[in-house]
Amino acid sequence: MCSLSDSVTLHPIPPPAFGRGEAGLLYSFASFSLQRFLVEKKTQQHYGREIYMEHYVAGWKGLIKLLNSLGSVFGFISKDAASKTQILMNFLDSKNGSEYATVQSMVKFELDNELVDVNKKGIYPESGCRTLLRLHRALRWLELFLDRLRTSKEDDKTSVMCREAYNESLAHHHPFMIRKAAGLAFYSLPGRPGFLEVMNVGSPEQVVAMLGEAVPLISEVYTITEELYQKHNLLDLP
Ligand SMILES: CCCCCCCCCCCCC/C=C/[C@@H](O)[C@H](COP(=O)(O)O)NC(=O)CCCCCCCCCCCCCCC
Repeated sequence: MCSLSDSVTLHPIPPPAFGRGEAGLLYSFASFSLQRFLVEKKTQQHYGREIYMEHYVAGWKGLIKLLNSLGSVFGFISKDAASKTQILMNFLDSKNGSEYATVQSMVKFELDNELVDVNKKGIYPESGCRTLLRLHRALRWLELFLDRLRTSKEDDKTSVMCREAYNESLAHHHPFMIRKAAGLAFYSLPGRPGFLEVMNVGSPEQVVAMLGEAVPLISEVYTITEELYQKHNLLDLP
């Protein structure tokens, strides 16, 4: 898998194996963006993996689109995710854009230049590190939810899968009111057959096959970010 040259190489991107739909989550996130998430870079000693910001953001955009197609009851969630995605896009488009090419380069740049409020909110309430941390926590929810969906049976409830995944992940970081609002929104999720249809990937079997590829990729992106943030003590940024 690793390139023998010293240059940064992307994983080859296979043609999409699954149907793609308006909602496009899985096309965008798995077949497209996630495949490109992982950039391999050969160093003298070891192979390190970097997460390419442009594709991280593209993945979130696909998810937000899908979330919007589930109805206005999810509007408060998609608005928050969209505004955080926009903050990262603005950094990418700024004069320091090249420093934000990967999650790793962003962390180094912002820490070296003291652009992160580390202990309490101060002059950088919307740093890249802090903003990405919120999406990173949501990625764990996604991983847990999609894995449940992948292994679910026909009459399992998506609202239950969603709630369990949320309680195991994001809920730990949300105050009571947000947890309450999120919990209410989950009731509006379509049942499993309807949900698989909204995903617009193909037959239920095709969705399951696609999830079998997507979940490990999401998990890998999550783990790489988690270890990076842990190493720099960034997991509790205010
Ligand atoms: C499929 C149903 C989707 C349910 C989504 C489950 C996650 C529930 C998250 C509830 C977030 C509520 C909105 C507000 C959050 C903020 O307070 C909070 C803290 O931000 P702050 O520190 O700047 O104040 N923000 C966050 O934690 C970031 C939340 C980002 C949530 C993104 C969720 C995107 C979900 C996309 C689902 C697409 C369906 C995929 C299935 C194939």
